[in-house]
Amino acid sequence: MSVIASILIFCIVFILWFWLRPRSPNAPPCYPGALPIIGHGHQIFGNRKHLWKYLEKIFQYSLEKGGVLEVWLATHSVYVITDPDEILTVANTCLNKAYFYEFGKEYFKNGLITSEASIWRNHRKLLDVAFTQKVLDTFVDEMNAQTRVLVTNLNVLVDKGPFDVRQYLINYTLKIVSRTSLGLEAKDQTMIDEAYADALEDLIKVYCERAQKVWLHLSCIYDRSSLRKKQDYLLKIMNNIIDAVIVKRRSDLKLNNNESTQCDKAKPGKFKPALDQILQLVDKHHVFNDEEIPETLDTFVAAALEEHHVFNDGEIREHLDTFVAAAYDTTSETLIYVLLAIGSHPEVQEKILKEIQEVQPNKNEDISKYDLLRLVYVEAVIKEVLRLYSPLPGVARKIEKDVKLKNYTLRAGSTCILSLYGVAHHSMWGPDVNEFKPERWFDVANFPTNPNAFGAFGIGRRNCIGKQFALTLMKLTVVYLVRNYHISSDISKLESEYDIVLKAVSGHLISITYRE
Ligand code: HEM
Repeated sequence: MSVIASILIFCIVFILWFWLRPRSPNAPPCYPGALPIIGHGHQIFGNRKHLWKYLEKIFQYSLEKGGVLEVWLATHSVYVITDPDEILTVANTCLNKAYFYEFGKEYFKNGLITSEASIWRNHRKLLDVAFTQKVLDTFVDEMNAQTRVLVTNLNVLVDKGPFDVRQYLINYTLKIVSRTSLGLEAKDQTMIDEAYADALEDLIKVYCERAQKVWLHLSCIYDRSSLRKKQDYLLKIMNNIIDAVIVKRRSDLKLNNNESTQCDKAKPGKFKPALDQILQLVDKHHVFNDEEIPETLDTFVAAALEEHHVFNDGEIREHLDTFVAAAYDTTSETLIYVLLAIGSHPEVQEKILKEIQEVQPNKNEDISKYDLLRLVYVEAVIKEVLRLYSPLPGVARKIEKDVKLKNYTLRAGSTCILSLYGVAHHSMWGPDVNEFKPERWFDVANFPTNPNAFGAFGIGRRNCIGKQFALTLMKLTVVYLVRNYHISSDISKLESEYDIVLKAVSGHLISITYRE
């Protein structure tokens, strides 16, 4: 009895000390409403719509308070930063991700999103070479082909009134990403479209639910929960699919004497999927070992050999899983916001059409890599959507050593949310910050001078590796959809929910009719 009483007294004294101790003069302002023991934990309960509304409020409050704010998850301190310069400082000094990325580590392991900084540095250098403009240019024909398929699929919905466009865009982006990453052939695609995509979507929901239920952050409780059982079941489905793809691709490459079937240099327009590049890298390393690297080797392979590192099978899967997961949801959700925005702004749609007709007057022609460079208004529209609707509104880092900012010090052992939404809604964008105005991207006199003003793809060294891939794909999609259809929508009815990626709940508010 006396032991229990002592523990109780100790807890009460600790809590009183914790809540009554004077705050450091270098601590940033605290968000209102914290309670003893649980901090702000009670405020995040609710569905994912509530979660987004709550995050939006915190980001706004941080903006009002000058760009740095503190909230408490129980006794754990979480800083919320909306100032672009302070974000850059944290992003480049704290390269390790926040503890809740660990939730996704069972699946993505050392893929770029979840890897420790020490592993990330080498792998990122190696993989960057697979995302150069030169490599991306080889994907443009495949993207054109798949975008034509999207238009064919959407034709049945013409004149049928508002429909939910999400599944069409998910299948479309997933197909392009898995073709260019995994080299999947059409006949194998259905397992990705159906089993993998469904499992991945459910898995992300599992991670969100765990993030929201603070007690499930403790592994000892989570490991005994039904959510953990669900996670294991989904991981098994997804691992089996990707492992089978790698085994098949490796044997196809061997049969073709190590020449990628998607890539035949004599035939323009063919491409080499990332998986083939990585498998060949492993194979060529085996052949050449550490001897001098022949000049004819691909840059990707050569870069890896110079680094004296090749990926093992596990790492290959982790990187591919990460590419697919990081790419399809972000890109398809951004496209939904693009359609909602241009569907609600017919004048913007007309300007897009005019630009397309100037760049490529023949409606039946493919869009080339040169055309893409000239589609500057289309790019401004996409960037404005990324700014205003921030599909990835925040990323988070672990503060391992005290970090000095301009006015505050972030304490070691805490977590920091870098609010990309906050940067996009910062007053540097001007009094019309909350308006959809693609023209602002050409208004040199009033455009923010801060180099990190546009942070939708992340700020600092650990930014998005797929930025150009995503922009290319989204530009092509907008061209094909606008040259074929009048798109209408009503963005005033927009509601969003937070699933790590921000999702438009009203994905069904799009209608299309044919253009003359
Ligand atoms: C509109 C589409 C996209 C948006 C808004 C977006 C946004 C972002 C952001 C904000 C980050 C930083 C995440 C963090 O620090 O936790 C990131 C990282 C990443 N993204 Fe994207 N992304 C998009 C598309 C893509 C695509 C198409 C790919 C792959 C083909 C991709 C692959 C990745 C990877 C691998 C990382 C981790 C990079 C690293 O840590 O080195 N993303 N993305």
